Amino acid sequence: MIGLSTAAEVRAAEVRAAEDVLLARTREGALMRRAATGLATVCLRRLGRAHGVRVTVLVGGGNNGGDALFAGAHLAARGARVTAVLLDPGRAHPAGLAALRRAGGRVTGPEGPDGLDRADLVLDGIVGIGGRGGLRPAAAALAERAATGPGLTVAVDVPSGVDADTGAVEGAAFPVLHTVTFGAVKPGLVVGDGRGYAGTVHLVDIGLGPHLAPPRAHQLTDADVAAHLQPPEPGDDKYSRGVVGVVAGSATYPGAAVLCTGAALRTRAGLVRYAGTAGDGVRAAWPEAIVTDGRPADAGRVQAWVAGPGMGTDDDARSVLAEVLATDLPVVVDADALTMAAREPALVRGRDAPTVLTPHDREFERFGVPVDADRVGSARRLAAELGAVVLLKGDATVVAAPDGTAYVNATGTSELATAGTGDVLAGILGALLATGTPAAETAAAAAHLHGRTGQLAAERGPLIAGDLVRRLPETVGRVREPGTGGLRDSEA
Ligand SMILES: NC(=O)C1=CN([C@@H]2O[C@H](COP(=O)(O)OP(=O)(O)OC[C@H]3O[C@@H](n4cnc5c(N)ncnc54)[C@H](OP(=O)(O)O)[C@@H]3O)[C@@H](O)[C@H]2O)[C@@H](O)CC1
Ligand SMILES: [K+]
Repeated sequence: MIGLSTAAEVRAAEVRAAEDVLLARTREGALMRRAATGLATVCLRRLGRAHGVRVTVLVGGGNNGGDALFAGAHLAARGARVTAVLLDPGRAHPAGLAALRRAGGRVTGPEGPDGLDRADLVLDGIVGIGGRGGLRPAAAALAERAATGPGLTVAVDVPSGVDADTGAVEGAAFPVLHTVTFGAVKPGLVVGDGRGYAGTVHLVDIGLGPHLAPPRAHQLTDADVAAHLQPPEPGDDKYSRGVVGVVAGSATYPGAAVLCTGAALRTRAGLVRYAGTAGDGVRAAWPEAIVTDGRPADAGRVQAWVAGPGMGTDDDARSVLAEVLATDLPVVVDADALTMAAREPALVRGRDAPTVLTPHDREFERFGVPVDADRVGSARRLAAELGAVVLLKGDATVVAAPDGTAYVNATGTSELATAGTGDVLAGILGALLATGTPAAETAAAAAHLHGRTGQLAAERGPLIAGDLVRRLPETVGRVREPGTGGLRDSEA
């Protein structure tokens, strides 16, 4: 599991680590030197060589600029032709500046010859976790030229102009191909608009680990999700594997029920029971499912329910949803069930068993809580308000629990923005919840698996929701063996 730490958490750890470093009688500034060495190493790996490479380093007036100057010095010492552009010449990090000059780097002001039009590499050391708001005009102009220029763009710690805690971008920011971040991955690199600005995220260990407070937000890896997808063991029966019940679809529109039931079946080969008016369609598509045309209570014993996809919002649908929510079982509330729950939040609020709501932005806002640029914060607010787990769909899907624990998904792909993929996610989630694992992490695992399946299906071209169902078993197999399957965790 990758911890996502806020700027304040990182700063507190930096203070404690610096005290440690001093006690150990190592040099002052050791953290910055570790950061700069890690940064230069990532750049060298990307470039493949240093000698003769043209590097422009954009340097702000804080420690982020200091990191960039020390990294520039490393590269210059290996033969790179480095130009440092000081945005705030009077406040550039003195030791970093001296190191760069000693290594043979050139230094100029914001108006000077910056070499951006011919650079092989541009380091963005304008501003890091100390930044506020969008970039100021001089910085914004340089960032725009760098982003459209020929050089490989690498952000130091955080892409300048991106809020490290939330991913919000309020004005101009610097979109880069790579971000080399120090000590801990910041949430703003993996969620909201910031995710699109950060490119590939590389984490450099500067020794903050033992000093960091336990993070409140996380990102799952394939290995974490594999724990939710264990193969059956001798002695397992259908109930120990988890039985899921589905209420979805309608006689006229059975598609959502077929996709949701299929996804549940394909995620875990336990048992899926379906109750509702799309029974004929479900029987025809999935003879393995146990189908009743009656009410949820007629379906037989289950360990979790999925309610909503394509079920409608009329009085019958409302009474079916109320019946499911009145059980003491985990329930996934999706699609039409979200519309009904937003009208009547008491249906969800009073529950003791876990409830997972799976809204996209418009469905979310029907609950009267806006989705703002801080998507994790927004999901936390609705989760606390309803006492339910909220899975807010997006490029990076966010899961929040009522106690504030949150997860940001790393496997999202824009190929998933097509009809029916939400029905598939609901089925995956129901199948995993039926095993009784904690709801928030389970919801994050479902989002991860859904995204991985999308990535796999998209390798063959544009995908439709049915492709996800077909590729699920193969994805489960690959996630169980992350070292051999050819699907990599993000570099973070
Ligand atoms: N602490 C440690 O031990 C370690 C810290 N490390 C590194 O330090 C970084 C944090 O450094 P930091 O605290 O000095 O702040 P930083 O991100 O450089 O920003 C301040 C500067 O930005 C400016 N500025 C602000 N907003 C702006 C805007 N919108 N547009 C333009 N400019 C703006 C602001 O100007 P001012 O507001 O003061 O006029 C000031 O000049 C961290 O991200 C990591 O890289 C690592 O070396 C590991 C060890
Ligand atoms: K930066």
